[in-house]
Amino acid sequence: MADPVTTENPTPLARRGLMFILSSPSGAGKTTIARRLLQSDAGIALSVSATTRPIRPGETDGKDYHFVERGEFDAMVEDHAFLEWAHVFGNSYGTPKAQIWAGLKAGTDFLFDIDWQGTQQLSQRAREDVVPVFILPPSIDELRRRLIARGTDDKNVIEARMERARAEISHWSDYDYVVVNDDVDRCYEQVRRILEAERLRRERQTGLVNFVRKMTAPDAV
Ligand SMILES: Nc1ncnc2c1ncn2[C@@H]1O[C@H](COP(=O)(O)OP(=O)(O)OP(=O)(O)O)[C@@H](O)[C@H]1O
Ligand SMILES: Nc1nc2c(ncn2[C@@H]2O[C@H](COP(=O)(O)O)[C@@H](O)[C@H]2O)c(=O)[nH]1
Repeated sequence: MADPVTTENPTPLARRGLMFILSSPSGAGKTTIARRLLQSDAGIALSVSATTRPIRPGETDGKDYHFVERGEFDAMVEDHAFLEWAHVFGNSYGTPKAQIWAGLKAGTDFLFDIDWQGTQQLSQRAREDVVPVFILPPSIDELRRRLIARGTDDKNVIEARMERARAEISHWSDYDYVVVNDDVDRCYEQVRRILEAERLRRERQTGLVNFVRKMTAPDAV
């Protein structure tokens, strides 16, 4: 099990990793927040999903997503290669199983940018490892403005994402944490603090038993 030594954690204890999930209606900002977390925190790795959707400008295959053909995706479903998968906006998305279980055991935290369907599936499989966070936009008008300003989707796709937004938002109460992304710096800071606190949960700190046992042993003083 990993013993991550950081300046914030000078007494490292073995810990089980967690599955940190960010969900939101499309355009609320979860990818923006996820990228910041990944840049600033070496202890968390992105769970790279497979998808049948076409690659967007600025995205890298294997880094943002594994972009696969329909046939390959369906074969992975048949082979039970996904921890969860779902249809979103006419495309399929799934979390490959490979490495996640071993990574968690070794103390790696994983960041998931997935929708409410995937969150439900992961929660059913491993509730104790899952930290579900929902990001809300400050308003529906601002959500539309962000999707337009992002400039990655045509008008029809934006309308489809807006139509789906209300359904996605209706799942906010399935999540342990809900953050409004009005100001991106504040939202990022709130999400970072959630991660920090969840890492300290007693049941995740598998090294505590030995740590306390050693500290309180009769011959320890
Ligand atoms: N607090 C904010 N204020 C203004 N613009 C923001 C804020 N947060 C994110 N954005 C911008 O809004 C757009 C949508 O953000 P982002 O792509 O992160 O959303 P998303 O929730 O990941 O969407 P999708 O589910 O479609 O991937 C981006 O252009 C991003 O720069
Ligand atoms: N259930 C899953 N949902 C996923 C996964 N990867 C991404 N997503 C969600 O799809 C939409 C659209 O994403 P986009 O990148 O095409 O804009 C968004 O809500 C993502 O969170 C996954 O593996 N499983």
